[in-house]
Amino acid sequence: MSGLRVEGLSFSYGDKQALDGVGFTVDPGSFCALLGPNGAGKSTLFALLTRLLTARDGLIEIAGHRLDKSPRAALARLGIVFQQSTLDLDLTVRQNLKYFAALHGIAGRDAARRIDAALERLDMAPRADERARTLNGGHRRRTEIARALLHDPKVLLLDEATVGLDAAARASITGHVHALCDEGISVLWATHLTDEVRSADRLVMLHRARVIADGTAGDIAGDVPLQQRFLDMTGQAA
Ligand SMILES: Nc1ncnc2c1ncn2[C@@H]1O[C@H](COP(=O)(O)OP(=O)(O)OP(=O)(O)O)[C@@H](O)[C@H]1O
Repeated sequence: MSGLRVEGLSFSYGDKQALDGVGFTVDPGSFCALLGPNGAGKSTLFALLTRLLTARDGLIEIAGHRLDKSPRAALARLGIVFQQSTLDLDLTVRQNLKYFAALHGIAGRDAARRIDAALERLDMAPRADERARTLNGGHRRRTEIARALLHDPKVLLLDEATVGLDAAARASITGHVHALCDEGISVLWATHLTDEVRSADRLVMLHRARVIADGTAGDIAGDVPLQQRFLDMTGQAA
């Protein structure tokens, strides 16, 4: 059973085809970078995976549940970190997580236990009682990732999760996210930054609505840096 399976997915905004027969799988416990230049179709793909949009053609399966046939079961196994922060800055870290847990019907001791465990996983336990407003960008992101884990998702989507962060914060977040994969979570990490992709990572490259490469980042890059290969393949080379 795959973590995430996408098959033959197409979507158009009127005449504009945003996705054209996109397919890939992310195995349980593996990290997959989704790399594409602006306009490649990443946001559209995420909107389809989270059911903000519905595709007429194609299949999405999350932890074995088809999104069209069993949306509740599929979405219950999906965690999401959106590009724009959605923390309440006036609440503490713990309160932000508690609120989200309540939205999922998780309360009381169960919520407290899950919140402690999620904060622990992201090394955010010492900041549990700080207001989100006082946190730096990296810690805010780690809070959002911890929050996305509360309902025990099998698949985690992160949309440009490190935008605006410095190199140290970015490295810390990519490290934490890889550790989540080691614990069995499947991760789809959308980015347009090649330096966030490790050579051993699985890489799906999206360009002009289609998958143009799917494999190990090191294999796709070959004998040139990934950035160079990406620019060559997307026709953006100087
Ligand atoms: N609401 C819309 N109406 C018409 N065209 C759209 C709409 N949203 C996106 N598009 C077009 O669909 C294509 C894919 O857009 P999408 O936002 O999914 O790409 P992206 O890879 O997420 O890019 P970015 O990183 O810039 O957000 C682009 O050509 C975009 O102009």
